[in-house]
Amino acid sequence: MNLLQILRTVHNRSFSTSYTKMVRYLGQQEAQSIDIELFNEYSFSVDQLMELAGLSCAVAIEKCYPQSELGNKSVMVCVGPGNNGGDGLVCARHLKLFNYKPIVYYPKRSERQLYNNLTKQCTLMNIPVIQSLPENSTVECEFGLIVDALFGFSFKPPVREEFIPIIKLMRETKVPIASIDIPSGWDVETGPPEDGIKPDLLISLTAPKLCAKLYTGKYHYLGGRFVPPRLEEKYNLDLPKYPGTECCVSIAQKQCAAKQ
Ligand SMILES: NC(=O)C1=CN([C@@H]2O[C@H](COP(=O)(O)OP(=O)(O)OC[C@H]3O[C@@H](n4cnc5c(N)ncnc54)[C@H](O)[C@@H]3O)[C@@H](O)[C@H]2O)[C@@H](O)CC1
Ligand SMILES: [K+]
Repeated sequence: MNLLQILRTVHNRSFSTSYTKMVRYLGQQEAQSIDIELFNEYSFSVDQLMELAGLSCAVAIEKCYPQSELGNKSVMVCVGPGNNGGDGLVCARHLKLFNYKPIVYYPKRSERQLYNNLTKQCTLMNIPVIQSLPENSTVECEFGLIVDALFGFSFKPPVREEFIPIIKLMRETKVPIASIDIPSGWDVETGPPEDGIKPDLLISLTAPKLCAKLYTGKYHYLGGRFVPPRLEEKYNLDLPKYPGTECCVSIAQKQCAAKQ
């Protein structure tokens, strides 16, 4: 770890001390219930929430891996078939606006209009969208960060055949990984399989899920600042106070004591 990284880690920890309460971890069913309630009861649309979620991921990434530190290296954004993948497409677009060089790896494209739109927006912003997986050696050479947007809270293990190569690559690479909501391949509640990926940054959305208790990476952020107070109260989320107008907040592992 270089001096800059040490300072950033210390900063993140002290920052979270001032702003973090006891966050509650959600089980899979509960995360899905909150999701449904946001859409049905509060009438949010998927793309509204996805935009805020993806933006908060890009901002958290910028805090932990500033573009200047990646130099000429690109960011590989791995996009899955569901809404977690949608967050990844939005994140890629915002990273580009933040002057990163994102490349989207999107092996199984959805035909839904929302995803076509998000993909088109990336393409029109000169973000390459590729379907075949680069070699591990190419990834090590060309990428300074991998964004894992393959699976979120609806994932059911084990990983299906077609995604095994990308999970294997993420497990073996030395390139740091930023996972959106759930480290892909982890059980949402019980956490990593024996050979699970080990992200350096986890950006939990809405509220951390139970698997995050077993997360031991460098940085843990909470994003998705869209939860209406009445919903927060109903589910006793005890969300940390987001500082000022920030769309994400650092949460320290030890302060996320389970309160179920
Ligand atoms: N209200 C919320 O909480 C919000 C959630 N959002 C995102 O939405 C995510 C949840 O999205 P979804 O419910 O669409 O689901 P996911 O994106 O978690 O995954 C569903 C997709 O993964 C596939 N899949 C599941 N298990 C698999 C396996 N073992 N192997 C291979 N493929 C598998 C499914 O077939 C489906 O296509 C969250 O984690 C978060 O990232 C955000 O977009 C916005 C707001
Ligand atoms: K993920």
